[in-house]
Amino acid sequence: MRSAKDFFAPLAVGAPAPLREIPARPSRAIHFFDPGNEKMAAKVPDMVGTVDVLLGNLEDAVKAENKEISRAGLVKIGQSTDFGPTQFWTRINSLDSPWVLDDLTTLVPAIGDKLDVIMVPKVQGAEDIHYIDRILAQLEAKAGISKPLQVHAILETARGVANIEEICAASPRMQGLSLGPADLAADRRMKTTRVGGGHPGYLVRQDPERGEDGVPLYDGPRTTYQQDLWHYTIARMVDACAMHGIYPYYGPFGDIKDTVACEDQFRNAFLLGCVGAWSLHPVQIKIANKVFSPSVEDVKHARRVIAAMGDGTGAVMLDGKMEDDASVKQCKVMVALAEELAAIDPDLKTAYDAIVLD
Ligand SMILES: CC(=O)SCCNC(=O)CCNC(=O)[C@H](O)C(C)(C)COP(=O)(O)OP(=O)(O)OC[C@H]1O[C@@H](n2cnc3c(N)ncnc32)[C@H](O)[C@@H]1OP(=O)(O)O
Ligand SMILES: CC(=O)C(=O)O
Ligand SMILES: [Mg+2]
Repeated sequence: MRSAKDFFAPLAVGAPAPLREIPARPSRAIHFFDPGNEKMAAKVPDMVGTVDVLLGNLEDAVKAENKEISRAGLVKIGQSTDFGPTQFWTRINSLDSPWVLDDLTTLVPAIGDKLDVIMVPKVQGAEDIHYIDRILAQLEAKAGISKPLQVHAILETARGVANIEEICAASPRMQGLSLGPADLAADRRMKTTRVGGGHPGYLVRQDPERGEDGVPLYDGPRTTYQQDLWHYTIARMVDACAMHGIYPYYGPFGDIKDTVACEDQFRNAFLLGCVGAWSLHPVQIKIANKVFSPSVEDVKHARRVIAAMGDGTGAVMLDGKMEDDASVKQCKVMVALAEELAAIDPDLKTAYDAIVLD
């Protein structure tokens, strides 16, 4: 077991000092691209500033025969792109794959000073994070990197979900967690073949009409309500991340053409406490930017409650509702996010600045 104080010391001589806090940088959309796909790669420089995170993906969705091309493409993009306000992340191959060691030993010396976060797939427990923590420290020391790379874990096995708190606590590099609904569904033997999203078979049904004897009458129509297959896992992620000062993200939504359901799924995640979601296609960036930014109405309401509450204690009535010390804290969460996003998004700044309190 490590002492809490060990977390303040680098894991290799010459490696940068570990972070004490994970910076809250906007990351409404983590946009995935294959750096070995020439058409996608060519679009990356123009996407800088339009999306909070650009992620060069080396794992699943990159064919085995293209792994080296994608890795080399990522190095080229990293070296030649000025990322400005946009974060630059990568998803490396899984720790049991034949590619991951070359991913790490190539990327850290070549573009370790440009990368913000390394996303690690299929994390099973703290031992996986300890492995990455140590090897990153060694590679950072060797390459003379001055800023520690952060680590993001994808939850995509039952064991990973069961070990969620230990994973979050395993290293000061831990930046956040994403849901990996496709691999997680397979690992749990869930019977959905979708990449994220709901399922029409996972539902609750309105009660039946009943006869005078109390026996259900089965001939009337009964409304059904589709439920969220991922609610439990997302809720666990939110609690584990909040406990450890790191950030939860919804993962991918594979039905690219169903932009309405994508927006709904992202909004559920936003309401539950996630800070962002993955974008697999340019069309999903706009959805995530919209959903993970507080609406003007919400910001206005939050500012009104904060103004009405004065020093933040006691209870007041506003629009027929009780507000008190706890609800003002909720409102401060909303306003803090709005301010953080306004600092990097001029359209949001204009919209929030135009709010007039009644
Ligand atoms: C379960 C998981 O692990 S999820 C994470 C792994 N999966 C991924 O990373 C998938 C990333 N996305 C993709 O590969 C693609 O978007 C696909 C395969 C889903 C769809 O690709 P296409 O059929 O080419 O989509 P479409 O025809 O709508 O593309 C329109 C344009 O956007 C480009 N484009 C598509 N996706 C992306 C992207 N992620 N980034 C940048 N550009 C993209 C296309 O190259 C195309 O460019 P063009 O107009 O110059 O021809
Ligand atoms: C996101 C991912 O990798 C998965 O759903 O499997
Ligand atoms: Mg996966």
